[in-house]
Amino acid sequence: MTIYAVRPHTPDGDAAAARAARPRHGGRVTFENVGKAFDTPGGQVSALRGIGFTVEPGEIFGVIGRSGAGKSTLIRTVNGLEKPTAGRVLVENAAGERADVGSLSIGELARLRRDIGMIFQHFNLLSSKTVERNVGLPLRLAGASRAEEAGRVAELLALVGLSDKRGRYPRELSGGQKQRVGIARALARHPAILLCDEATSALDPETTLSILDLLKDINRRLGLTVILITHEMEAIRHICDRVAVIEKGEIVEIGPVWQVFGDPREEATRALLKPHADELPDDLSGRIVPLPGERTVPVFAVTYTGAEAGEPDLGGLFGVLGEGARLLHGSLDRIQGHAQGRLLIAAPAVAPQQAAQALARLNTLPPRAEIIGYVDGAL
Ligand SMILES: Nc1ncnc2c1ncn2[C@@H]1O[C@H](COP(=O)(O)OP(=O)(O)OP(=O)(O)O)[C@@H](O)[C@H]1O
Repeated sequence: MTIYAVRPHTPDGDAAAARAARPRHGGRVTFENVGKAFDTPGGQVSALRGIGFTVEPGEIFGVIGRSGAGKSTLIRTVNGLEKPTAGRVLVENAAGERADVGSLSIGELARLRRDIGMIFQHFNLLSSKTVERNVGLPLRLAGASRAEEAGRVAELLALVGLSDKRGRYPRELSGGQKQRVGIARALARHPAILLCDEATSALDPETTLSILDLLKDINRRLGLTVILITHEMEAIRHICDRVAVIEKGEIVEIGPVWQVFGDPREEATRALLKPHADELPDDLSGRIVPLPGERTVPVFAVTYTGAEAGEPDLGGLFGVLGEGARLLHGSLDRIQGHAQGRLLIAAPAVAPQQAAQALARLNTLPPRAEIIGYVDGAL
């Protein structure tokens, strides 16, 4: 295995190396059977177990899980803030140099961290420094000249849309603006990987979207790999290519976002999705009864997981359900170009004794169908 190449450690050499190191593509991170146990006064706490997956160069990869699932511990193994107690984490930079993070010396770890930027939930800005001094800090620590620092800081502030705030202090900025400063600072040394630790959790929904859009834009423009940990489904849905669901220290589900969200296989994933699942409005759930009665009509729930080829075929659907079919409720969304959602349709033309047959026919169409109950046909 190649250990990180040692770059020249002269101020000018560093600055030149930083310029030259603009990644043509992002870094790769491979978790190989990673485990992490903490020794605590109350005994050992197993935070990670058997973690194995690879984040590919240029991907936006999300890790989602509830509080205490192991997200922070996992992301912190990438830049060596936590050391695995089992397995290894391999980081490959844009030049193809590979490092086993857990085995690096302090000097090698410092060099690895130039290739890995990180942003935090609470921004971690220096309150006594202006925006431009905060952003320039990593460059100053690397020995860049004042002129080099000023040039790069101007570039970065333009990138995150804060050129007019360069002389302000963190206390004069909104949460979203503070996170933009955090992003600019994280990008100062042209990292190949950007780690985002609950980066939008302290922000309101609108600001969250603008920060996520900025991360996506940066990923596209600079080609760097983004690893994002969060408990917010929306953050994953909005920008990630793939997602891993972590539960009690283990990855329980992993795949393209549209697939994991459109057809969750694991209870942990479903639980995280629940607040966003199609719950019935109260008036409708009050009208749906579990068994057929004299004047009831069946209610079909048709679920599009995104695995169906093409757009939902409503003609085929209503062809099976017959005349007078009524759309009671539903939503369809698109994730990564895949239509997903659920439609609830009352079908008065389907007699009770034909319901099973209609269901079987619906299930020959791509979406998944079930009868969820019955409503009064007179309504
Ligand atoms: N330094 C530590 N010492 C002891 N236990 C720890 C330490 N860091 C984390 N843990 C434990 O490891 C488990 C995973 O914690 P971690 O912070 O990685 O979870 P998380 O998914 O990031 O949670 P949250 O979303 O609440 O931040 C938890 O049980 C936690 O208490």
